Amino acid sequence: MKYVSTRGSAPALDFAGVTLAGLASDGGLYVPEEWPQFSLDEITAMRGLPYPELAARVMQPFVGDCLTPEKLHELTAKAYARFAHKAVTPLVQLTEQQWLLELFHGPTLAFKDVALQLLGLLFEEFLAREDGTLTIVGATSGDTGSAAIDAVAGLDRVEIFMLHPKGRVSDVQRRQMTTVRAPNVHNIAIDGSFDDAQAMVKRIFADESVTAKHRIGAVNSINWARLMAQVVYYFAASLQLGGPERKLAFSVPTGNFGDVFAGHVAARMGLPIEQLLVATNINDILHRALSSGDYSTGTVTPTAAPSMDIQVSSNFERLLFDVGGRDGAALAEQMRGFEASRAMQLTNAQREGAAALFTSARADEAETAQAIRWAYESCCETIDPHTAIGLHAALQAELPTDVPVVTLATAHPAKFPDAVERATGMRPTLPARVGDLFAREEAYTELPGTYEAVREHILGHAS
Ligand SMILES: Cc1ncc(COP(=O)(O)O)c(C=O)c1O
Ligand SMILES: N[C@@H](CCOP(=O)(O)O)C(=O)O
Repeated sequence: MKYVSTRGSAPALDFAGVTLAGLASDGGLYVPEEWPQFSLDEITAMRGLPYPELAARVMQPFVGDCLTPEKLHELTAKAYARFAHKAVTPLVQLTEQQWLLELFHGPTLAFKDVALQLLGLLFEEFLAREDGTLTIVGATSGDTGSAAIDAVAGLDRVEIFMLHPKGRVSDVQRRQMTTVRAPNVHNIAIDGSFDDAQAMVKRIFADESVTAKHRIGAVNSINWARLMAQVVYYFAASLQLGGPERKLAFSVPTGNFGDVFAGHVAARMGLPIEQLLVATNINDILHRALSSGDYSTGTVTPTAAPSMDIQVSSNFERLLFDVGGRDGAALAEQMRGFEASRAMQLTNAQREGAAALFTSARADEAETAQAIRWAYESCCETIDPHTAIGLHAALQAELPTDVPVVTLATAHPAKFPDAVERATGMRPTLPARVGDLFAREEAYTELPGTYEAVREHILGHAS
């Protein structure tokens, strides 16, 4: 399996290469040269497999000969052994048609663990082969940071610098990052938004004053391996609800477009999917892009779902490439225009290609709270604000009544106790597996929101 850049001019790489590279050298994102296909019989044969085995089966075509099937299975078994639920990503039924896919049973209570527990192991495996090291620079609106730090803390060959927007993540999210004491973990709080942090990360990859000294790697969903691991739970949900004979719809709370792009990949691989609902909060660039073709950024407004307070949505580029004709040179030009003006119009091909599978909805703060309340009062389920945005979209969707609608429950409600308490009057408690989070001491560096400050800090502290 070879991977090509969405901007057309970076070298094609194999799976180990893209895992360690993170971002392509031309600023694009890596995607498989072509989508591997499963027949309906092959998908049916996956029914009943334990999650780690299903994961190895679904991911093997992407991995190619970089890992043997036995080795890949060994890694998935290790990655998912730390999940608190045997099913890893269990389904919960809300109504006859509505379901939740709980993705928060990993060590840091959000869906990011599903991919990052595996990514940490992949880094170890591939770096050991070449006796190399990796300096990871990441940006987080709360969940990627904690999951990535958990996955790589203490590893010998990896060092991580994680940028979060100061004051814009929940206390639980911040503490899950800043209370981890390991010599290879560096937390940085910057003045600014997640988008500012993400832009700095992408700039680091292109900065020779950094890359000449350190091999930079990514844990954000710009890294292909993140998305690959997220494809698996679309298969897991479908197989439990009558797939592949029966089509499902998925409602996905969306920020950086990684999770929902993984659903698109599952569909490209042959999983029958009726619709992917892109659910946004009031930072609704994706809703505007999908409903009117207008991909233009506004300022990021803080909401009760801080992990989705994102305007520049990295993985949307992968969709535009895939549905817009896979023309790297044309997309590079389109993206250059967007980076200069912070606005672009989707082409007709991009709009029509996206409309074949995607639809979108937006929830404001009152609608988010209302969905939390509805789940609590009508279904006895406590959900977090991100999941609530997905559920709001799922409940609005116009779909045939025999199509199950699965909302991805992306975070544990106790990560956002204030929002849940405001909506329900009940304060969710943290599961025992996070331990004495509020008793541990925090450590992080505060920096102004300038690229130069961040670069100097990394150069001064990277070993
Ligand atoms: C809890 C939660 N839900 C949803 C999202 C959105 O996912 P994506 O960025 O893959 O669209 C994020 C972060 O990205 C998140 O942390
Ligand atoms: N919501 C994310 C933002 C980063 O997105 P990623 O999926 O690209 O890592 C977070 O919680 O950090």
